[in-house]
Amino acid sequence: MEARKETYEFKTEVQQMLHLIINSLYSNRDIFLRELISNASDAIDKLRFKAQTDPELLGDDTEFNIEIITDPENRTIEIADNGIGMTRDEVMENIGTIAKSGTAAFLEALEQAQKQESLTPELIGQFGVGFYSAFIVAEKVTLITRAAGADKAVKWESAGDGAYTIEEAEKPSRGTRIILKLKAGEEGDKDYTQEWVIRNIVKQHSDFVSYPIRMEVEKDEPIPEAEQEKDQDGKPVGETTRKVSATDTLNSMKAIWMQSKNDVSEDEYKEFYKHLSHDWNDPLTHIHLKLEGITEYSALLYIPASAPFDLFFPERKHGIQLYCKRVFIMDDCKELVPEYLRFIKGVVDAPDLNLNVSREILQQDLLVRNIRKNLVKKVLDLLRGMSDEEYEKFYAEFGQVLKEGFHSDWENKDRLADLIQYKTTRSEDKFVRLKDYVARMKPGQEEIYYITGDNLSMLINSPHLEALKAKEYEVLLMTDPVDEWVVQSLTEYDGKTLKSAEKGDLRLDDAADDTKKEEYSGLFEFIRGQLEEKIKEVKPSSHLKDSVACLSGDAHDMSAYMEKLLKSSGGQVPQSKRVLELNTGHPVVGKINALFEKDKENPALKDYSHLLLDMAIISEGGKIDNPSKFNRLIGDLMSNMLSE
Ligand SMILES: Nc1ncnc2c1ncn2[C@@H]1O[C@H](COP(=O)(O)OP(=O)(O)OP(=O)(O)O)[C@@H](O)[C@H]1O
Repeated sequence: MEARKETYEFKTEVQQMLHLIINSLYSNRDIFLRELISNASDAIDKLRFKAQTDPELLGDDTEFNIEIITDPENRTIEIADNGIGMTRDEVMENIGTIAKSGTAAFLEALEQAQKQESLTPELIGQFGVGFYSAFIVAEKVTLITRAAGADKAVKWESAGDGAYTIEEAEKPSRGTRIILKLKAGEEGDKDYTQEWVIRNIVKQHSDFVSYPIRMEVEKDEPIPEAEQEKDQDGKPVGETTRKVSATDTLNSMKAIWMQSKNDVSEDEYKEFYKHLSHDWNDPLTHIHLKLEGITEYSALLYIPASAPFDLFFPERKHGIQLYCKRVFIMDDCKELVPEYLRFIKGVVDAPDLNLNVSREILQQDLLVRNIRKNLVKKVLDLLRGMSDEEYEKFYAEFGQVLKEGFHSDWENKDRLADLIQYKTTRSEDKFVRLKDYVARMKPGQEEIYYITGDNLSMLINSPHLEALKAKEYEVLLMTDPVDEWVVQSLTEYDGKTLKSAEKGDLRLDDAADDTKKEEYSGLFEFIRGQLEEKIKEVKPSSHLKDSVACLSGDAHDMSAYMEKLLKSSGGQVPQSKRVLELNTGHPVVGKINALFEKDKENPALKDYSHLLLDMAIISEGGKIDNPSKFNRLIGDLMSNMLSE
């Protein structure tokens, strides 16, 4: 490694981040300490995990701790740990850049919010500012770190002004020291070099960190008898105690997940969540479980109040930490909750787990599989038991993710079905759960109707729903891409079939459909011939009441929305022809039929065939092949009508 001091520019996203932090988090300054302590605790966790397979890494430095050292004269505060440390490359990667995908888009949104003066600490806190929060209080940050197993240390330094330096350094043992040169501060600001200030912040935000957070403090010590000054009567003169310096542990290290619910306060639950999640906001709710018996475990799980910006990025971390009898085993434990519950944060402590368990065997571990099964059930029950108000909040943030469960968790399909909700044609912008839908089905209605698409107002006005609306049958309006997968696996609820309002025959009026089919068979065959490339069938519509035409598919065909989704994701979409449905109750269809019966060669019939198809495409928000021809034909028709 080079001994030289090198200067680097921060990546743009780091500069943006620092700018946002420094300018918007001044009134939340205290949290810098929580963030740095959390990082220190994570670094020790990582080392312990690695040491399970490589015990040499620990050497004789086996007493893990986090140290806080203040220097009021020089106005510095240092947070030091004997965790995993970082190599030079790791420092460059972790501290000079923000590696999370989606960062640029998120920061852009934050900047916009700042311009509109709507940037709240909650918004930026959602991103997890972590290490960079040091710059809220510091005018200069120095990081000296030595990776476990390495013999050289690295020093990183920055004044948060766009650049940082990096050079080789001395450090006698493994771990990381972060030294903050505090800003001058304003009148009345807290002084972070004062013992009581640090004590209070640690107590409030980091009490349950599982390693001792130590600080040199001044204590009163009784002066030994022999050293005391005494008067003639043997009574002490002056002070009987003196100030001495001693190391004190500031946190209680309570593993709150192992405690009984009654012994944990609401505030403690909230603070523990913030420590775990690096989220600044309070969680929406939590669940604290203790299961005894064959599958024994304790768990403290949280549902965040808002979705993290990277919820849909595949490489994002899961939020569950695994412990065994209070000993940290691993974080990011994907095996304990399925993908569709990836928003959950928390701790699971399984006392019977093999301490040397690796990620690879975790998946097959029967105990882990049982815990997972049980946790899923508990979480879904928690969701079901939420008040309507709380559930609305949850659903707005995580409903989309929850629905992914239909695809992957066959076993809990029924539980999930009780949790999904949709706006409907009759719900006036409110969400309706399936059980409420079923409860208010009309007499004679046997199926649950739904329609999928990306636009609520277009769906609600879709011509496909006209016949259903006339019968006052409610239709679920599904606007999430994931809903296409929901309806593929959820084919039934409470004994009622889920039926697409867009595809297949609705069979609302069977007898009438059959007589119309015969009456119009000649014309429909003619139109099919004209539109052969696009249409596989022309038939009397079971969907339409007021409109003239719409497109539909057979019950097993792909929906128009699914086709659109696949196309937009670049997938290969098999060319499927649609069915053109015509409203035989509409006068225009009757008139075209009369024209056809009179003169099958009439050239207008060809134009009308194309026009009918274009009208159907437009009504579902699609693009027609030849808009200028459509324009001309409509123009001709209008002019004929106006000249009559
Ligand atoms: N004390 C430390 N010891 C070792 N590595 C550290 C330490 N502090 C930070 N790091 C490394 O720097 C990375 C970035 O830290 P930062 O606090 O910015 O984000 P994070 O902790 O990964 O995420 P977030 O705070 O958003 O949850 C960490 O992931 C870790 O790899």
